[in-house]
Amino acid sequence: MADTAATIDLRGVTKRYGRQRAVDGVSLQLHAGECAILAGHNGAGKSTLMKSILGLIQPEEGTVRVLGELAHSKAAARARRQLGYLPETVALHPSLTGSETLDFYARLKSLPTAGNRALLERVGIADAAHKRVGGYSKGMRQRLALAQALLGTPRVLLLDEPTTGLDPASRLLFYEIVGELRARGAAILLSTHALAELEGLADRVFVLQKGKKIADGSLADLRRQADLPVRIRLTLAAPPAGLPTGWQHIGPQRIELQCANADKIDHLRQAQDFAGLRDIELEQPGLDEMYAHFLRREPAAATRQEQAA
Ligand SMILES: Nc1ncnc2c1ncn2[C@@H]1O[C@H](COP(=O)(O)OP(=O)(O)OP(=O)(O)O)[C@@H](O)[C@H]1O
Repeated sequence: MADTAATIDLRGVTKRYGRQRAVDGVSLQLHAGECAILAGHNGAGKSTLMKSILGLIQPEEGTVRVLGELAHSKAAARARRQLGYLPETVALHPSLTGSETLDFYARLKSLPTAGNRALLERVGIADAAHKRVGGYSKGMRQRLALAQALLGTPRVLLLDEPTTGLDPASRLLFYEIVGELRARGAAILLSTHALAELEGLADRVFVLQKGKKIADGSLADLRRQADLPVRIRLTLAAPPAGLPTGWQHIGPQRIELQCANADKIDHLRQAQDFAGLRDIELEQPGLDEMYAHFLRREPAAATRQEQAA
């Protein structure tokens, strides 16, 4: 059954290229106001999944609904107007100016062009609005491409590796804009390899491996599922004479303990008994570590299934 409340709703989607399953039986739901990361190695199926949401490719199996409509149906035409897409490779015409480019895309979407100047200002390229795109830097082209995706304040945003090759200032601006759209209620699906940067922005994470979804949840859910050790680090006034079991030196006055998440409160209490305690740091596993964990886990599970068969 379709989740009628979901803005993006995929059920059992499979897309094949020849014998290869680029997307393999994927179900996922994304709701208004949620920002989700789509993670996976090169060739995992991220772009194919996005193209199926856009209705650009039709899966052999399963259903894709966007804003309640089947993605490749005629009825989805109206829904598509409320959808912004930033492709992995941005092809902009070099002889058009930034302003002309944006006007062109606005007309394609049957949108007024009145707000385009403000949009160019928001992405920080208003000064170059009347310069030809052929003379833009990679970052400026990416900002213009983002402006194109933001036309008409979309309810669904699909961003395919949007920050690749951007400098830190452009990345920050980018994340700020994505945060604003999320706050306005857009559903955002963002494929990226820069996982650590998005920890503060992502409500959900989907991990794809060889076309299959191998993890799906909030950061807290994935942290619980992965159950990776947390690190407790202490800074002491002087090097300790001896260390209790499990603790190790990581500097002259710094020591570390790795422990299960469930035991951390007990260890934090004990840590307060160290003589000359100056500082306590608690480091939770990051998204990069969790991603690596889920990918490591899968081949093992596949081998077990093969052995059992
Ligand atoms: N048009 C196509 N024809 C044949 N095979 C394709 C086509 N598009 C994608 N594939 C294959 O499907 C698989 C998934 O590709 P896809 O581009 O979706 O991966 P991705 O996760 O987006 O990768 P990347 O991170 O490198 O962009 C790959 O093995 C790719 O070679």
